[in-house]
Amino acid sequence: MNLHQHIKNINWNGVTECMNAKGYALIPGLLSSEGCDEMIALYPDEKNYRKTIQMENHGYGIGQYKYFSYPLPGVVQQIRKDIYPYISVIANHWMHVLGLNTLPASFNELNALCHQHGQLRPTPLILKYNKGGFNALHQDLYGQIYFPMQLVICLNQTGADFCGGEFVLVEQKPRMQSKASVINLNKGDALLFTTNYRPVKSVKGYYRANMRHGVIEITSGERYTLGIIFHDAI
Ligand SMILES: O=C(O)CCC(=O)C(=O)O
Ligand SMILES: [Fe+2]
Repeated sequence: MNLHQHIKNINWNGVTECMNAKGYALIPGLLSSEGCDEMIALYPDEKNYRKTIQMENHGYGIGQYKYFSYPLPGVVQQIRKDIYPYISVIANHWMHVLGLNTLPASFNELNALCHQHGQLRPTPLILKYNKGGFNALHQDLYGQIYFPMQLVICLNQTGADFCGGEFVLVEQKPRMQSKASVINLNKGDALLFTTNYRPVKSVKGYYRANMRHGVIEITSGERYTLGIIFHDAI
């Protein structure tokens, strides 16, 4: 089955329910094992990237990541475009209950909006962590325009290619202590998660729960992930 059909067949009602209940949703097997290997094989070739970040130089953690340049690899572009219409429905429900502006219904319109606001540089990236690597809790915001959810796809296999390296989400509700969720992704699995905040219902209406994400220390091996952020960067 091609990726387009595969994305169409995802249980989007289930994803929507998880996003609304918890602010994250697992999409198992979004990429095939070969698809993951092809993505990892792109990593060393500098011509694919606009910028390399050594995380320890910025206090972001320990590891390295590279932002793709335009044109993005076909698979990355296709995931951005094909998944967007499904998740923009979830995002617009969030925007509506929080009293915020509606987001475009198609990825091309979101991209045009980013470009109008000077957010021209692509944000999809590949991250690589060795033993001892980790990613400190953060949010991926790159300008005034943001889409409130993003994807991470694990490109190699926990327990075989690396140990440790669990994905972590920390949710902060106003005036409450934080809740952490630890998610173990298998090779090819995608996690859709909240970029900055999500609506949570209370007796007084909806309020914003702030979310940050990161990665626990890798205890052995190498861990590769593909991050797909929908808004572009200043
Ligand atoms: O490596 C990971 O699992 C997290 C990557 C990340 O921070 C991202 O994709 O935004
Ligand atoms: Fe991130």
